[in-house]
Amino acid sequence: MLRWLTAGESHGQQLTAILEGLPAGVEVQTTDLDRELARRRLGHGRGARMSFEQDEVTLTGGVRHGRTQGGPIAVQVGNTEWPKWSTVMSADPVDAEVLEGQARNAPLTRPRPGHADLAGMQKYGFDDARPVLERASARETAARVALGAIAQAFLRQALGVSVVSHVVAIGPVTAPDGLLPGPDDNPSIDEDPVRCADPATSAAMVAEIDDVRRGGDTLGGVIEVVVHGLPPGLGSHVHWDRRLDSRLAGALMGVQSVKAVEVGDGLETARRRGSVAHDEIVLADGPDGAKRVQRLTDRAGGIEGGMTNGEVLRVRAAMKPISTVPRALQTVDVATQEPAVAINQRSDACAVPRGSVVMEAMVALVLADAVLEKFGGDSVAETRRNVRAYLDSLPLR
Ligand SMILES: Cc1cc2nc3c(=O)[nH]c(=O)nc-3n(C[C@H](O)[C@H](O)[C@H](O)COP(=O)(O)O)c2cc1C
Ligand SMILES: C=C(O[C@@H]1CC(C(=O)O)=C[C@@H](OP(=O)(O)O)[C@H]1O)C(=O)O
Repeated sequence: MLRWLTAGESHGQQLTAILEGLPAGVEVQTTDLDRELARRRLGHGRGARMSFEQDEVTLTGGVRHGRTQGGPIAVQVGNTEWPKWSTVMSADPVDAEVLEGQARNAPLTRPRPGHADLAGMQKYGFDDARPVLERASARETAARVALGAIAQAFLRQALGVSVVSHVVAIGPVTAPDGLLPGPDDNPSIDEDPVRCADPATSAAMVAEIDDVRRGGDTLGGVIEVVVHGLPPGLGSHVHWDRRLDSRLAGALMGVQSVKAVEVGDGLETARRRGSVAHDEIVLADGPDGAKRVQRLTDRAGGIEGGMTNGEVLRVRAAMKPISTVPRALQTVDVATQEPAVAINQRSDACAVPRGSVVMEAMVALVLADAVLEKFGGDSVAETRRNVRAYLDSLPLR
């Protein structure tokens, strides 16, 4: 079983993440985490904070000389903005006079519709949204991406699996159907300002973001994560919480702002007739001349009965528009109990391109867990042997 946790606040000193249960021998270095974290900062529509703040990654446990040791892996993602926030976010008590002199400490009493502010204040008994937004903020996704980079290294080294993603919609601008990034396409997709695999759609997405930003508004969109190289049989049909589709949906819905998840053709499949909704199974000649099974299509997105079926896995996550809307929305000031406009400080206009890197991380963590559940292994070499033995034992593979 792979377990993981994150801790830390948006303007806190650092984020902390722990990944427990990964085998020994996975090759991973700080630069692998740096690379993924840098990808999470890119994209047209990102806010000012993404350009001036840096993620300072330190692997503080579980990795020695570039290889995992089998123990819990600990990661710190330091926040370079911390010196400006060290008083306001201090863990230890601070004198009232010192705090009063800090503009950043002024209570935030105008909760944003769409953010966690109001429900969080009510639930936890705060009269200031600060303690809620500090943890609700998607800053926390930096910690997930750091762990996702380690999970991706394991998947690549144990099974040759590659996790890629692309943006398929921003607001009303939608990419044509049928785009399917290959296993090595992430670097070229990263070159695109909105991580869209279709240049014409990308240009329209950029124009839409610019238009929305000029109007003081924000945008959401849809991301597709594509995974190549998975064996059949990850997850299970036997119980709801062992289904891989259920676990992927939970993980993606667990990312701030995600409002819907689709597996394969998802909603479109529900509108089709059965004869054109499923993926017919045929016999084909394998590279060694032996017969093997093959699907004519991949409408299911690589999952049937809650298990991988050996085809390319495709899952989509829909992000709602950013809730800090510059053309601020109506709210109530909880201090004065008067109508007001919501907090509308700096913010991303559209976080979908960088959100795609977060979705990859979540998918990688779920898949790494499912791989370890099926194949086990205290070292990555053992996992690899177990995978090979299973694949060799499959009829028609
Ligand atoms: C990568 C990423 C970046 C985000 N950036 C912002 C932002 O700059 N401003 C903002 O108000 N919300 C931002 N959000 C969205 C909020 O975190 C989200 O609206 C909030 O957590 C409430 O969403 P929920 O109802 O799905 O939990 C971002 C989300 C993600 C995934
Ligand atoms: C800091 C990050 O994202 C933040 C996520 C976020 C939110 O409300 O979710 C709001 C913004 O922060 P601030 O309100 O301080 O400008 C984003 O910059 C990050 O992704 O590293």
